[in-house]
Amino acid sequence: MERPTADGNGGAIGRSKSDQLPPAPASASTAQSLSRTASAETVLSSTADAASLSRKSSFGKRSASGGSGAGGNSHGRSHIRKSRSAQLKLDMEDLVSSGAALSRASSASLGFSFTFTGFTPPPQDMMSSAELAPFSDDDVDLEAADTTRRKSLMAEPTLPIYLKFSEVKYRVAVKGTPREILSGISGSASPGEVLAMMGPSGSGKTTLLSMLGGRATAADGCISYNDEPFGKSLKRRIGFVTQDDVLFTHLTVKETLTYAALLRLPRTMTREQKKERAMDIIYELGLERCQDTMIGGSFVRGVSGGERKRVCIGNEIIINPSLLFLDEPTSGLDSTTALRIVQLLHDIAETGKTVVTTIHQPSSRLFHKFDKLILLGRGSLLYFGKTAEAMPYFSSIGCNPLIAMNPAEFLLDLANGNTNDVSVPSELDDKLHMENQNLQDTNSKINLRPSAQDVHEYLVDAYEHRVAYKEKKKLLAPLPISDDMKATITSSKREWGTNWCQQYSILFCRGLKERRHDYLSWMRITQVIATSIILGLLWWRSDPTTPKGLQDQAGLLFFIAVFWGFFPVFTAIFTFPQERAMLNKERAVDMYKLSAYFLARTTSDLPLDLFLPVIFMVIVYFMAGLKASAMHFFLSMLTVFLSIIAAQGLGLAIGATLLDIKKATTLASVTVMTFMLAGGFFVKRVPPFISWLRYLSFNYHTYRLLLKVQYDPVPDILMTSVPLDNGVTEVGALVAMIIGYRVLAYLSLRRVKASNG
Ligand SMILES: Nc1ncnc2c1ncn2[C@@H]1O[C@H](COP(=O)(O)OP(=O)(O)OP(=O)(O)O)[C@@H](O)[C@H]1O
Repeated sequence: MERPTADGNGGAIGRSKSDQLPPAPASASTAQSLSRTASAETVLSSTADAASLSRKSSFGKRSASGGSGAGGNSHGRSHIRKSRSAQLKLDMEDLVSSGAALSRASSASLGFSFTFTGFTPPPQDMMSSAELAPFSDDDVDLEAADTTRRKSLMAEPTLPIYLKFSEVKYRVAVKGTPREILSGISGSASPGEVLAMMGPSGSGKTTLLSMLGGRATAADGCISYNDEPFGKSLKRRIGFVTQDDVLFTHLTVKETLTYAALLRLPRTMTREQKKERAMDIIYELGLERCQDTMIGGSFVRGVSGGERKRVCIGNEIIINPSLLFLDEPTSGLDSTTALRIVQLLHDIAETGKTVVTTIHQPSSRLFHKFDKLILLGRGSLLYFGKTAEAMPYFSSIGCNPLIAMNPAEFLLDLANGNTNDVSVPSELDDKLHMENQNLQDTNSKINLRPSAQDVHEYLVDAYEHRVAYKEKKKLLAPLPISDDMKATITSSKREWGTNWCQQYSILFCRGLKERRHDYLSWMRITQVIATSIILGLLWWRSDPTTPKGLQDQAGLLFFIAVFWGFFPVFTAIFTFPQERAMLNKERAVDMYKLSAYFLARTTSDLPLDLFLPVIFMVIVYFMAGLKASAMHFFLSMLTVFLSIIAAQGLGLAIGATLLDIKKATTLASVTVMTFMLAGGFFVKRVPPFISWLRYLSFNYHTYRLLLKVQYDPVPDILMTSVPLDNGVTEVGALVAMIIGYRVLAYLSLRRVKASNG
């Protein structure tokens, strides 16, 4: 069922373009077609109707019984999806030789249908029910109810991007010695395809994926997107799902995706449309049942691993990316969930996106779902080509499994140099015989299997001689695409989804939601209430009219200054080290400006940070019998607030500068202790060469202000050598710290490059 759009047009446009699926003449001008695609894509994505256009495919909403559950409508959509699948699967040879395939993919992604020959659609009718089942863990009833909500978002128009990489190398210096992590990797992926990268752990998959995704720079080689180098505008067309799930633990699934939509979707969409889009993604990925569940983490129970991975994917596909990169999206998932994730990638690719994923050890069912395969071993390319042709290729170079085994397992064994249960080619056999001959001469132990190094060298050599030259030739052929399309890629203009103020307000709300649990946790409230009651009892109705009572009260005021200096520093130092991965990930895709994030992050803490001191002060102030007047109470409260905000600034600056929790905690404890000792309570006559230290101490300024509020003039026995006038100097010093520490924190964050999401 089609949900009407705001103006009622979107659905009609969608139908006219997508449902009719008219065949196009094969002779249509490719260039024309491509430029039409590019311009149409720009126009469509920039209109409000774009969100509702082309929501036609039955992606993710296949019935377990092969389509009957969702009724005829579902069946019809399934049919369309299959035909679209057939259109979009691109053959690289076709593409390079004629350029027509890209044109077709781009047109198909806009909902036009062009005849595409030479491709057999995947045998979906023969899929198992597990494969066909949507993500929702139950039930047909639920699905039927949700059918109306489900949208084929991924079928929305997108700029088709053809990815080519040739002779990509990457080096790092390990203890001063250069080490080659990748040595000349070449390959390609076209719209409509899923390219899988396989290889043993440490073979360089993540490194290669990061370079292809524009998150690391290759030492050598060429990576192109529609034959153009990476441009800043591409950031908004690329989705990158990292290996580790970088999500806020206390946000719900719905909140996570809604904030992503609000920040990442273009300005041309209204707030309501963006929210609706987040809901569509939730339904599309079958997350509706857990939409109000917290993401969770190590200490908080939340959604399951598979659901969390789908949220990560949702976070990226929400922008309708042209290129989607995923680093081990199935790791740690059971085989059925893994299969569903891969099926999801397949569905995404079918709508004209280019999908590149690394994969660790796929089951054989999973393995056959990838269109293309890259096999890496020790940073070298062992195979690049169609997945279906991988086994015949290895057979052609003399490597065959000797027992029935999963092809992925077989290939990984080979890439590891393990030839147990694998027939060894004659070249390796001969080499082994020769080595054994030499060993016999020296009476050493005889090798029965070739060494891992020999196997690796043989496979690299075989690929270089038999396949690589052909593939490289194809990669060199230019793509017949329009200048418009190239210009979109090369544009260095950064595009922000929202303006600065909107970014600030969205991030502020997100910050409040994420941390409300921390601040309003009963543990913290109990901690503060218990401390304040103990203080109130110890200083119960203290009497400042006697010298001893005065000294005691001064001790209480100093403790208040220290307590509300320590607490905020040690809370704030965790802020940036903990959010570093998230900040890197979000800045890598230009989600917001650093200044908006910084200001939102620091101000969203304030309301919650100031809530607990109020409880504390109310209890302590009146139990301890401090000056009972509203003005004195509020001035004391204000002093404590200033101290908290200054101390927070110090914590933020230390955390942002070191970005390492251990180092930051060590430095903070030394600093806070120094400030406390220089605070003017323990030592009154400080040697002149170190006396300047007190001016840096917020405890010192807070303590003096609290004294000033309680006793004006301050009795001599409580005073240090520095006279206390009207308190403006102390307030000025605290305000300077509030601003200065924050500027330092901001500048420290700026120098951290946004990378490696
Ligand atoms: N900056 C770096 N400094 C030193 N070594 C590095 C660096 N980056 C990558 N490496 C090394 O390069 C190799 C490839 O790393 P990469 O993470 O790409 O492997 P992978 O195939 O993705 O492994 P896995 O499957 O375990 O995630 C590893 O041996 C890794 O230690």
